[in-house]
Amino acid sequence: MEILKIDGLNKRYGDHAALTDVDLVVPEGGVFGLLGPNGAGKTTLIRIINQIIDGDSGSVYLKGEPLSPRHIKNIGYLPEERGLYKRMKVRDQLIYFARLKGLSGHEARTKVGGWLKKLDIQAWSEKKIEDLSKGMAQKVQFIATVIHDPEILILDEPFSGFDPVNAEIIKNEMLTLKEKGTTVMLSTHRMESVELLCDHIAMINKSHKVLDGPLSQIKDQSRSNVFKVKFQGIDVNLPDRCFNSKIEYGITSFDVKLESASPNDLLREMMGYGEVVGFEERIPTIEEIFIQKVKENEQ
Ligand SMILES: Nc1ncnc2c1ncn2[C@@H]1O[C@H](COP(=O)(O)OP(=O)(O)OP(=O)(O)O)[C@@H](O)[C@H]1O
Repeated sequence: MEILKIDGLNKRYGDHAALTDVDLVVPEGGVFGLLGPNGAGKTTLIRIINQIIDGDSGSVYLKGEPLSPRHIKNIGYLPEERGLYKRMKVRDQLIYFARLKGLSGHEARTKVGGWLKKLDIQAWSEKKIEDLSKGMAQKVQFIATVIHDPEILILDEPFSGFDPVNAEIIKNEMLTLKEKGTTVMLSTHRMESVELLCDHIAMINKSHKVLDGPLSQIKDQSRSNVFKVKFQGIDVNLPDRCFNSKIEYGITSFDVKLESASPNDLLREMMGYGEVVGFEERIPTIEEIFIQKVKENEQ
C-alpha cells in the first residue's frame, strides 16, 4: 500500500520550471530517499506535500485521499531552514507545537517530557532557544517534528548541524520510528546516509524525475560486471584490458570487466599474473549512480 501518490505534478516560478510532470509513489513504511542536485526541485516538492505552496497542476494523494488541510496532522516536517521561536523556552515551545498539531494539554506535556528525556536535553528545558547551541536547537526542532506521531515524516537534510554523536542519535531515533511503522521521506546530499538508510529512492534532476525504485533494484540494475582485483606487489604486468590501476601500500589494484568469462574463470586468469590478495565485484555506489544520472541529463 502507498502512503503518498503524486500524479503529473507541475510547478513553475515565472519562466523557471521547478517540477515537470512528476509522478511518484511512496510506499507505506520504510525510508524513501529523495535525491537530486542543488536546485533540482526537491524542496518545492516537499513544500507542496506540506501544503505550504500549491502545484500549478497535478495531484497529490495521502493514503488514497486528495491532499487537504486535515492531512497536516498526518505529516511531520523538518525543513532545511529550521524555524523556532528564539525567545521561547524549550519546553513551552514544544508544548505549543504539540497543541497546534491537536494534542491535548496533558498529552502534550507527557510526550514533551518523554522526548526531552530520550534526547537527553531535560536540563535545557527551561532555557530559551537563543541560549542553546545549534545542535541542541536542532534536537528541539526534531522533537517538534515528531511530537504528534506523524504517519509520514519528511526530513530535509536532518543531519546537518549535528556532530557525529548527535547525528547518530537522530539517525537511531529515525530508525526506531521506522520500526514502529512511520514512513520516512529523507532528502539529503549525504550519499553514505542514503546507502545506509534508504529502502527506496527517487531522484529529481532539473525538475524531472530521472530515477525511481527500490535501492537494491537500482543498485542491481547498475551493475556493470566489473571486478576489482588486488595483487601483492608493485611490479605486476597487467593485461591491457585492466583500467583504474592504483598502487597503495605495496598493493596493486585495478578494475577489469568480466566480459564473457565467469567470475571463477576471471579469477583463475588473474592468478596467472601474480599473487591475488583481493577479488570482488565493483557495485556502483549511490554517489556514482547519482553522478552518472546527472551527467546523462547534461548530454
Ligand atoms: N520562491 C521561489 N521563486 C523563484 N524560484 C524559486 C523559488 N523557490 C525555488 N525556486 C527555484 O526553483 C528551483 C528548484 O528549487 P528547490 O528549492 O525546489 O530545489 P532543491 O532541489 O530543493 O535544491 P537544494 O538541494 O539546493 O535545496 C531552483 O532553480 C530554485 O532557484
